[in-house]
Amino acid sequence: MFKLISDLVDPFVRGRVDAPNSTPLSFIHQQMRPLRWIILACFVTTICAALIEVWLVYYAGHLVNRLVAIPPDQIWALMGAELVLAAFILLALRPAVALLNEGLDDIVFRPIAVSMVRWQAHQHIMRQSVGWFRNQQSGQLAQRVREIGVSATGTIYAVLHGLIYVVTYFVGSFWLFTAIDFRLAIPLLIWVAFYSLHMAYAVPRFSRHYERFEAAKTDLTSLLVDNYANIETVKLYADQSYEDQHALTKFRRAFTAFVGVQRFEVVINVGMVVLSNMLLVGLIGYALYLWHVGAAQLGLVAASLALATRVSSMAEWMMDAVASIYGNIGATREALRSVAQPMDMPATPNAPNLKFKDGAIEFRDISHHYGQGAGGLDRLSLHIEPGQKVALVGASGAGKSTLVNLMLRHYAPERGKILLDGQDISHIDQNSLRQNIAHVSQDVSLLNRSLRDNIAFGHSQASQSDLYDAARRAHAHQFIQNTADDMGNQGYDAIVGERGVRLSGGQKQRISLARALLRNAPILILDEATSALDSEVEADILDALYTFMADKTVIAIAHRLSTIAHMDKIAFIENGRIVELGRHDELLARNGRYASLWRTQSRDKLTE
Ligand SMILES: Nc1ncnc2c1ncn2[C@@H]1O[C@H](COP(=O)(O)OP(=O)(O)OP(=O)(O)O)[C@@H](O)[C@H]1O
Repeated sequence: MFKLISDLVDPFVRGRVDAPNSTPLSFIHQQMRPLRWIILACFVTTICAALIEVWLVYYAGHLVNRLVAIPPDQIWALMGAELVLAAFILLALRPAVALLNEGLDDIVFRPIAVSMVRWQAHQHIMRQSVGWFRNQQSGQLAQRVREIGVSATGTIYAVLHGLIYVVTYFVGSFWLFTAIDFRLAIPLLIWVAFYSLHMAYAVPRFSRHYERFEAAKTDLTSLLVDNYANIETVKLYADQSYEDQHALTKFRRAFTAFVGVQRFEVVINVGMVVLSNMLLVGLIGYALYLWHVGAAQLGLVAASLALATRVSSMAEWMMDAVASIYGNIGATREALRSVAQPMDMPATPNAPNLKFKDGAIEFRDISHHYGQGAGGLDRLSLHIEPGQKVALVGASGAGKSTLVNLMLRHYAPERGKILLDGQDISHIDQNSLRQNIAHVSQDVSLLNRSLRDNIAFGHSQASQSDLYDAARRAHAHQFIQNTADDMGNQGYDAIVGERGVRLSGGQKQRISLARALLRNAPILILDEATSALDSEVEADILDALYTFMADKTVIAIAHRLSTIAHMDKIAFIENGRIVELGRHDELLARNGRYASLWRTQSRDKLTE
């Protein structure tokens, strides 16, 4: 039955939420909307379960009163039907309601809600631009996406399973007390006042500590991920005592924050023990007094005894529930710092797909300083004819990769526009833009999947022969066949490890080239695409690339000028501007910055 209900909601619907709301309560409200009917069902079953509990206490008192009043041999005659009904409630109705309530909460609601919120958060984050990701810490992001599913769901769960249950129980008990003897409501009301004061003091403080604890945990995860991912640099360069000290600061912060949370849990719990005992003494003492002066029957003492015990444990439950609600809201607020960030480059609604014609690219008056007022590109214009091969050269930090990043829409230019076949790339669907571009960068990092999956990434329909052909042209087929991983996978099925650690830099670059060759997009961007290869392999691959490039528009970044000397156009970039533009021989004849760099590199080559 629960499976049937679970099947009603698919937690993994794509792109349902465009922009997550940024405050915890509105976020939770927005995210849980698809589950509102399940939440309502949980709400109803929780109230039923609580009412049965109240009835049970009432019935205990009622039973004692009746047993005192009737002779033992008359019990079946006078109370038989009533006792059978009570047994039915205890043996059938109460377990059935409990099953429904627990099942809906724990089998249906929680697993769906946790997965759904995480999935939506992941979907939103994955739509952020590469530029946005470059300003984030991946460990922190992963922790927040994981955490927000648990905390948002935990808030609702605590409301449903704790608060609603206990409030119903309180209200039911209060009504029962006043129905039996309104005077019994007096100690209960005094107790509720103390209880509220205790909650008002402890719970907001607990929430603040919890938020601090979550932030410290996220910070610690981020440090660990950063260290483990960069273990080589850490091992080679780290000053061990400084690194230990740095890590220790984060561990200490997490520890202190944890102690803060625990301290308030102790304050809450001990406060509750005191309050519970006050309730027991106040309520039972008062009932005993009423019985002693002949103002109440024995049943009232029995009922108040049962009720006081139950109410005090419910009160602890309520405190836990409220603390859990506040704690989860704090954790949700913490996670929302990443998860609810607005899209830094929102897609134009219903943006049309790129209508590719012949691959003309125009950078029109582009400036981009990464929001820092300087660096990057400065009012750069460049026109690339269809099918033209253009090289970008210049010193490190001149702005070459920035130009490529803007072309790939990793960032939106701060000024100017980029036109592809006359269409402003900021107004077209970003996927359709990227599908027309193959990009090979100097900094290749592969996904932790098989070699086959890495080459065919984004091209899963590619045939085996196309895949092998691309790998051969990238000079990768040979070494792939000799590759194996620890799990016993061989060749194209071997898993490359995180970021491709099981491969050499040159091998990774060849896989990246094979991926670009397989994609066979009409625009090719090569950012130091052969920098990790030895000269022999590089020469062979360049031959293959030149043939491949024949009908494509190409932008190539290179430091070694010999690899781009034959290009149609060479742009020499300095301080974010093109200072020289022309063919290799034209630039040599001009005897400027390019010619000087060429002479330096030729000299270096001769002295090698
Ligand atoms: N994400 C970023 N945030 C801030 N500044 C950046 C960012 N990326 C690059 N820059 C700055 O922009 C300038 C141009 O960098 P870019 O990477 O485009 O240079 P490049 O010419 O490609 O250098 P290289 O040849 O070393 O790859 C540099 O001053 C760099 O510090």
